Amino acid sequence: MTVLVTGGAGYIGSHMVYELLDAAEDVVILDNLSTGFRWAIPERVPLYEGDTGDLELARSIIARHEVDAIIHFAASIVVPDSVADPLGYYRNNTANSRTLIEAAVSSGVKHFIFSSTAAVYGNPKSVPVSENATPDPMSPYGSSKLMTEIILRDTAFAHPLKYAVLRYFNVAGADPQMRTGQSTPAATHLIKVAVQTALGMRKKMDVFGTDYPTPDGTCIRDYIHVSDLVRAHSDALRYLRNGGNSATFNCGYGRGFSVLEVIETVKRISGVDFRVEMSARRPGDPAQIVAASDKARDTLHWQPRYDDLDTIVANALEWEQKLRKRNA
Ligand SMILES: NC(=O)c1ccc[n+]([C@@H]2O[C@H](COP(=O)([O-])OP(=O)(O)OC[C@H]3O[C@@H](n4cnc5c(N)ncnc54)[C@H](O)[C@@H]3O)[C@@H](O)[C@H]2O)c1
Ligand SMILES: O=c1ccn([C@@H]2O[C@H](COP(=O)(O)OP(=O)(O)O[C@H]3O[C@H](CO)[C@@H](O)[C@H](O)[C@H]3O)[C@@H](O)[C@H]2O)c(=O)[nH]1
Repeated sequence: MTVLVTGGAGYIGSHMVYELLDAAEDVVILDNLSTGFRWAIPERVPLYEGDTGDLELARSIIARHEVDAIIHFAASIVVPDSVADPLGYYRNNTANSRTLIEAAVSSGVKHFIFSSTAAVYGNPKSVPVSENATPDPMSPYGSSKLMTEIILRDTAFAHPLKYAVLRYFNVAGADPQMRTGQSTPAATHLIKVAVQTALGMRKKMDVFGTDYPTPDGTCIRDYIHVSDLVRAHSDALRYLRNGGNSATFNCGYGRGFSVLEVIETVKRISGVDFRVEMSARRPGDPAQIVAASDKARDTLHWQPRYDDLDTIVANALEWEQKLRKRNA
C-alpha cells in the first residue's frame, strides 16, 4: 500500500510526506514544481515531476506503486490571483482535480483525501462555523475548491471511492524538527510576512483594515500549526482505511486571533519591535472566521499537539532563519 501525495514538494505537502515517512508508510509524490521544491523532500521518496491534469501519468504512478490512497494538495492557492485569473484557477484546482479523481476511480483507488479550505464558507453568518454551514465562497479560489468537493461527493456516490474533505483554516508554522517549512519567497500569509519583517527582510508590514466589527477592528482568524494539520490527514487516512464513510471536516483549533494579536506575538517572540502601518482593507477578506472543530476531534480522534500561537510563531521564525541561511 502506497500513498500518492500530490503537491508533496509544497509547504503543506512536504510536511505530509515527513509525517507519512515517520509512520513507516510508502510514499510517492506527483508535483510539477510550479511552487514546490525538490529539496523540500527526502531524496529517497520517488518524485514524479508532472501534472495532476495528466491522466495517463497519474494512472501509471498508481499502477506502478500500488497506490491505495491519494492525498491531493496540488493547487494554486493565492486568493487575489484567482480573482485576476479565474479560468487558470478553475483549470488547476477544479479541472485537474477532476482528472486525478478519474485516474483514481479508473485505477481502483479506494481512498481520497482532499485539501479544501475555509474559503468555501466566505463570510460566515456566525462563528465558529461548522461543516453544516451553507458554503458561499467569495473568490474563484474558494469556488474552485468547492466544485472539487462536489465532484468528489458525486463520484463517491457512483463509484467505490471514499473521501475525506479537509477544510483548512489558516495554516502556519513549520516542522518542529525543522526538516521543512513554508519556503515560497513571495508568500502573502500574515505570520510569514510578520516573521520576515522581524528578520529585516521587509522594511515594514501593513495591517489590512482596522475598521472591522471585531474587538480591535482587525480581522480574526483560526491559525493551525501545519504539523497538527498533517496529523489530521493521517487520522483521516486511518479512518477511511478502517471503513469510515466519506465526510467533510474543518481543520482549525476553534479559537481566533486578530491581526494585531498575531503581530504582537511575533514582536514578543522575536524581540524585534518592527514597523507596522495601518492600511486600507484588502478586498475579499472576511472579518472573522473560526472553525468548529469538534467533528475532526470526535470522528477522526484528532488530537492537536501544537495549539499555541507562541509555538506556531516560534517555529515559523526558526524556519525563516534557516531558510535565509540556506538561500544566502
Ligand atoms: N496554506 C494555507 O494556508 C492553505 C489554507 C487552506 C487550504 N490550503 C490548500 O492546501 C494545499 C497545499 O497548499 P500549500 O500552502 O502547501 O501550497 P504550495 O503552493 O506550497 O503547494 C502546492 C504544491 O502543488 C504543486 N502543484 C500545483 N499545481 C500542480 C499541478 N497541476 N500538478 C502537480 N503539482 C502541482 C506545486 O508545485 C506545490 O508543490 C492547496 O490545495 C491549498 O489550496 C492551503
Ligand atoms: O501583510 C499582511 C498579510 C495579511 N494580513 C491580514 O491577515 C489576515 C490573514 O491573512 P492571510 O494570512 O493572507 O490568510 P487568509 O487571507 O485568511 O487566507 C488563508 O486562509 C484561508 C483559509 O481561512 C485559505 O483558504 C487561504 O488559502 C489562506 O491564504 C487577513 O485579515 C489579512 O488581511 C495583514 O493585515 N497584513
